[in-house]
Amino acid sequence: MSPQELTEQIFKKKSFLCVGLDVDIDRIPTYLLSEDDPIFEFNKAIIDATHKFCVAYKPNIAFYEANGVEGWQALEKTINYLHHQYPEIYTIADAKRGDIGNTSRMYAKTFLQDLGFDSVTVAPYMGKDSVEPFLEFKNRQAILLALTSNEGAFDFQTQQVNGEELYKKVLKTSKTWKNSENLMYVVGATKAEFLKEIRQIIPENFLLVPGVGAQGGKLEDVCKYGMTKNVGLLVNSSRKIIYASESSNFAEIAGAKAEVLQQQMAEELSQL
Ligand SMILES: O=c1ccn([C@@H]2O[C@H](COP(=O)(O)O)[C@@H](O)[C@H]2O)c(=O)[nH]1
Repeated sequence: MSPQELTEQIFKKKSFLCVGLDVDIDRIPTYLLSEDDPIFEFNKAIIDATHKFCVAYKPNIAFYEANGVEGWQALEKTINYLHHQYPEIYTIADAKRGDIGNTSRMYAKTFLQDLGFDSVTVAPYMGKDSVEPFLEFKNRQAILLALTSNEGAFDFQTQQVNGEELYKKVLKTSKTWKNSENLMYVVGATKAEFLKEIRQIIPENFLLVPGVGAQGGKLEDVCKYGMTKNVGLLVNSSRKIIYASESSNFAEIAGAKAEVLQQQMAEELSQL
């Protein structure tokens, strides 16, 4: 999907919500464990209940890999279900990959071609030749970690390197890479006060913003400093939505949680 098409979906649904599918087998309702594929059944129920209120889903690949072959099969079934039932939805493989060029090429093939995700998260630490293989696909994006939501972001990302914070160097340097129009960036909602300066460097690019909800980030602050005239935001919430209830109506409750966020987003969009 192109950024323009994603923007159209955002205005149509009055939402820039991304629902995170971080499915921990120990946290899903126990009655699902007797199903052939509990992870997929959980995802299917969550997707059916929340799709009206969001424009994107973000399976975090760690939660699938942790279940071996069965986890990977659940991931494949989930992305195929989204492609067939809800083709208008934007999909993000939160895999945080990046390696020497020929290895990155394999990661890019797996997520952007074979599984057909719209985008994949990528770590910038290994530089240009580790990221460019992800940028070669038409209407697919690499979402580069810029300023992450965790406390450890202050260990390296905000440290000064030759008079400038490292995350700013990541933003500026990545703009010079081949096919950089296919870049989006991760900025944590817990770092909303940094968004003003980030927008001076990348005024147009989409930002994936995790950290609203369970990590304490505030939607209002993200919008105040990070929203552009074309919105330019995908705000993710995972645990607060998908684990809102452990009862048999977990999906309905997840839908209600997603709707609350969607309503707040509609309010923010009305002020554009
Ligand atoms: O800086 C980052 C980058 C990625 N994440 C991921 O987003 C979700 C957040 O989940 P919540 O339950 O809404 O806190 C999760 O998959 C993280 O791995 C992030 O939080 N921060």
